[in-house]
Amino acid sequence: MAIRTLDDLDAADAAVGVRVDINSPLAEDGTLADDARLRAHVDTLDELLDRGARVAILAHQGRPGGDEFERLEAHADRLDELLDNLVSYCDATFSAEARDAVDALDAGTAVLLENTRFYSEEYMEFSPERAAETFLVERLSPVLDAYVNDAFAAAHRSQPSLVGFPERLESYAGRVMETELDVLGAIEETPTPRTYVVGGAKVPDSVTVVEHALANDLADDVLVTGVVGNVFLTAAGVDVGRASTEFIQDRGYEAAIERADALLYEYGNHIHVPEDVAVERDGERVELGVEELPPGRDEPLKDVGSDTVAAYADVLESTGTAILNGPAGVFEEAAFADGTRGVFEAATRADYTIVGGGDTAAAIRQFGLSGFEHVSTGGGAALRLLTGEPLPAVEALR
Ligand SMILES: Nc1ncnc2c1ncn2[C@@H]1O[C@H](COP(=O)(O)OP(=O)(O)O)[C@@H](O)[C@H]1O
Ligand SMILES: O=C(OP(=O)(O)O)[C@H](O)COP(=O)(O)O
Repeated sequence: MAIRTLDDLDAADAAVGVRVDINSPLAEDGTLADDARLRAHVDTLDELLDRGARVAILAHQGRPGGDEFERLEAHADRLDELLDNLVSYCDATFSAEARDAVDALDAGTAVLLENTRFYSEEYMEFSPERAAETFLVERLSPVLDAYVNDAFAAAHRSQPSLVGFPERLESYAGRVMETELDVLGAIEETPTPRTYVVGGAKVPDSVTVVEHALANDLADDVLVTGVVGNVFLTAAGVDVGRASTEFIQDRGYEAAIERADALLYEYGNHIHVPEDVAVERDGERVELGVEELPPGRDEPLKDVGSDTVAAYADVLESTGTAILNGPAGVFEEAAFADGTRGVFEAATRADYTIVGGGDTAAAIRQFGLSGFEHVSTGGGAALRLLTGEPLPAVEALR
């Protein structure tokens, strides 16, 4: 069934629950270190408010027990600054205080309710039917007329605030959700040839993306970088050295080496592996050709080398669509940022470039790169969509 959008919603004076994903990196003092995810939702929220809705915003921040598990007051303040309309903060999620705050909203104003994950059921995964019976959904639904899900970046979770409300309320996709699904869900309609640039550290997911892209003729070329690149090098018989091998083993990625091996066997001429790498030697960047590997015992491979960047840039130069996921190296350290900067910069030269992944987007902002047609708000959710798997929160909207 087609998903309804804000175009189908009669917003005037309706109490609308809007699930957003404003989960953000925080500074030491608990303030927002980056507001990109908040800015992404401005269009959805302002549109609803301009149309006279009374908006209850639902969101999570961090994970229970984690460093970034925080209240949403700073998020409310920032949203209030970013939006043309008024946003207040409520120190409750679904209690009488929260319900009263929603009831008291004037048309064209919003309240951000407290972190949904302060409440234990929200950090569990449920079927939509079961999620509809959780306290959050049961208590909040009666004060709402409609539900909008704009939280694409959390759409791979089947938590109550993401899948439960559509069982009880008329439900719609927000503008972020709509755009993300339009772009990432329609890769096969983008210009060819298509090049997937797959790096970063979520190796099993990334190998699934490569499998899906090649098996379904979505990718003409695959360029591997980052830890994913190290796994493909290992599969190709290159000894990446003790430090990088242990890194792969410690994370339980050995099975991914076998899958990479099978992919190289079946689609070898479509998969490009690094020609050279940068290792850390005595705290410095040293570039080595793969024929010079293994490096010393304690020298991890932390980036791709300059020859690899040049070779990958050649492929990207004549590409119709580039799909980027995952940095090419440990870009957080200045000495190992060159590969990521070089490969990402080259990707902007493709006719059409799509980017997914939280760290990938952070790297783009860090380098001040522009020229990407679509930068996804999602990490895990974008990966899931790129592997062709359904997203529970999207299925719930159907
Ligand atoms: N060669 C490498 N060795 C260790 N870590 C790496 C390497 N290359 C990239 N990384 C790390 O991968 C992380 C990002 O990967 P990932 O989470 O998969 O990206 P995204 O959030 O964009 O999906 C970064 O923290 C980066 O330091
Ligand atoms: O940041 C998020 O996803 P991401 O790390 O895949 O970008 C979402 O807010 C989901 O958070 P979660 O991975 O704690 O469920």
